[in-house]
Amino acid sequence: MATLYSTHCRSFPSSSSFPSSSLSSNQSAVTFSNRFLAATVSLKSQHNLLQQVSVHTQQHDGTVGANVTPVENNHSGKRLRPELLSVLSSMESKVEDGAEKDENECTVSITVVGASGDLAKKKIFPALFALYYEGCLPKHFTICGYARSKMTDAELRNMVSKTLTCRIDKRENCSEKMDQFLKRCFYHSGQYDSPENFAALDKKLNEHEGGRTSNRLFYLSIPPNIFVDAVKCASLSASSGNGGWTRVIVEKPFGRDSESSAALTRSLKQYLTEDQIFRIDHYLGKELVENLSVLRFSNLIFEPLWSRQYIRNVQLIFSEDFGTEGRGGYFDNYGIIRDIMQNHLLQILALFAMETPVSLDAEDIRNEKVKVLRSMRPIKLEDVVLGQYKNHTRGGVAYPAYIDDKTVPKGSLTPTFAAAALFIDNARWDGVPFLMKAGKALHTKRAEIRVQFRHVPGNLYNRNFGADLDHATNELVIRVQPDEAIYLKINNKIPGLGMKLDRSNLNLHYAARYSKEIPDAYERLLLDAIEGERRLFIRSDELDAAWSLFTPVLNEIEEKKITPEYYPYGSRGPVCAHYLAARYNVRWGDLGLDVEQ
Ligand SMILES: NC(=O)C1=CN([C@@H]2O[C@H](COP(=O)(O)OP(=O)(O)OC[C@H]3O[C@@H](n4cnc5c(N)ncnc54)[C@H](OP(=O)(O)O)[C@@H]3O)[C@@H](O)[C@H]2O)C=CC1
Ligand SMILES: O=C1O[C@H](COP(=O)(O)O)[C@@H](O)[C@H](O)[C@H]1O
Repeated sequence: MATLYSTHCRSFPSSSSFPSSSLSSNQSAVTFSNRFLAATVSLKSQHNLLQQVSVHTQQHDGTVGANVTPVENNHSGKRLRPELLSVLSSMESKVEDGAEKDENECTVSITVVGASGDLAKKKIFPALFALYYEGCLPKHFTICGYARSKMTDAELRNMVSKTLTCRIDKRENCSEKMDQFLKRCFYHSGQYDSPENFAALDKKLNEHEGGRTSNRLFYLSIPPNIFVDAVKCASLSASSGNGGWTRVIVEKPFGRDSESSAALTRSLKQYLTEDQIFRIDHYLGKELVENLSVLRFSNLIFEPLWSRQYIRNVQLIFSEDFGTEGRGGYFDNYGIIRDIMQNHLLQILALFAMETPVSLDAEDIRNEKVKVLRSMRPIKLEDVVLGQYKNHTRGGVAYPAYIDDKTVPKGSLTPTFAAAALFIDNARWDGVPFLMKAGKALHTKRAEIRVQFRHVPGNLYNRNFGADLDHATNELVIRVQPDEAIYLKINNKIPGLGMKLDRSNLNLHYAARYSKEIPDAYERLLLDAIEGERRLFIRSDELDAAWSLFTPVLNEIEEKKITPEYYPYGSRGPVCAHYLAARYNVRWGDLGLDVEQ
């Protein structure tokens, strides 16, 4: 039995839920119902084919160690993806029965492994509730918390209820919905390395699933040293046993360098196929990161400018106005480069700089991301600035130093700030500096992409700006958070009889433009994992490429015990970051007076 979910909350089905490879590229932008029809027509024409093909739907995406047939050929000689086969076979059953029987015959069980922890409480349960509230979860679903802590179902519900919120724009029936949601949440206590405990979980899930085809999603919200134990037990003792899929969402960190990341991947692949592993980078689930490709590829005005010909530099900036605060134990083993740059900022860079993918299919997009990552020049130590926050008193309030965190070893050199210059050695980006900057305990909380364009050659209006040409160039700012916005700085005549120019913003301010609240990144990603959409998850070769880029410089930093520049808590970070930018003739865009507040 194939498993297809129409989740009612997306007008665009996921690319892997529908056979995009059977549609032409302009068809891929049609509405849900059109795509459904197109797929159904395609289904009828391929009906005979389906009868000949041996479709192991469950193995393609599910049971561990099953005999997988990765792709099949259709009569036109074109390779048919497994997802296509599963969707077609699902649709076939719908056409024959004339009914949406999947909804009643299938169920999804989501097990949050590490349910007692910070991330589960802060992000995962609230995101699951938001999906439920929006009607995005399938009709039959069960949510199960799993951890070592002893808790009853009622205690889990009580814990979870404290962090659930309703959408600001839709408060009606909130408490009723919460009650309904909480009734679907259960708890099971067990060790992460106990096959018996996972077998007991399996039994409990079976009871809730009531004999339906079970699809199982495990969210590993636990420290990385127990990932493999949990995956082993989940896959061997609690994966779907009756034809549904089994998927595992893995949280970062995915290792701490090329070697440990490859070892983790190898270990996970002892129990799971690559298709079952959903490596999450929650920045990919953020609305404006998701919009990056829309901006580039659906507006004629941007893509032609998207190259070294017109772009002078690109800046990827992350800052937080708080320190490690209790997470120092984890953080000290990783540092800001691994915590933010190697994943979140690099992922944004890859989406920003990749070539146009063949389609919106997950593999096409991830292929392009891998290509651009592999075109990047190894990072040189002299192109990296490191910082660590020190204590600072402001307005009578004393802010601690990083090393004041009790979970941080004394004398730690771990950077809480880093800036780096990266380069992509391909035809599009040759010579364009991509500057990254990430830091904790800075003056503001912000994540943004800044694209600074070149000067207008022979600009007639240069003198109207005075000497500083930096003030005459266009800059596109994509503010990922907070207060999402996209704005373009342009030069404009100040109204009046004279000829004076100033810089103004063409501003798409999300709060003003859209009344709908922006979903949290975890909502999008959880829904994608349920739907089998892999576009926003990291493939293992992407991960390898990302680590290859950073591992040599990380090793060098650690071998040479580079001392970071100490910056006061709440400041703008190390001064050396400006020297780094200046070396490439760049001025950080977030420092000027014209930063939009
Ligand atoms: N918190 C955050 O904001 C973010 C977290 N992450 C990642 O998500 C995952 C979960 O994070 P978070 O919730 O903060 O983690 P926690 O430290 O809160 O751990 C989650 C649960 O795992 C169990 N646990 C903790 N330490 C151990 C241990 N040494 N051995 C066995 N079990 C342990 C505990 O449950 P019990 O004792 O009940 O078994 C705990 O409640 C991690 O991989 C983290 O790196 C990623 C991004 C942000
Ligand atoms: O992955 C991480 O992200 C958070 C920042 O996420 P955001 O969505 O709140 O911007 C960061 O604080 C944490 O150190 C890091 O592990």
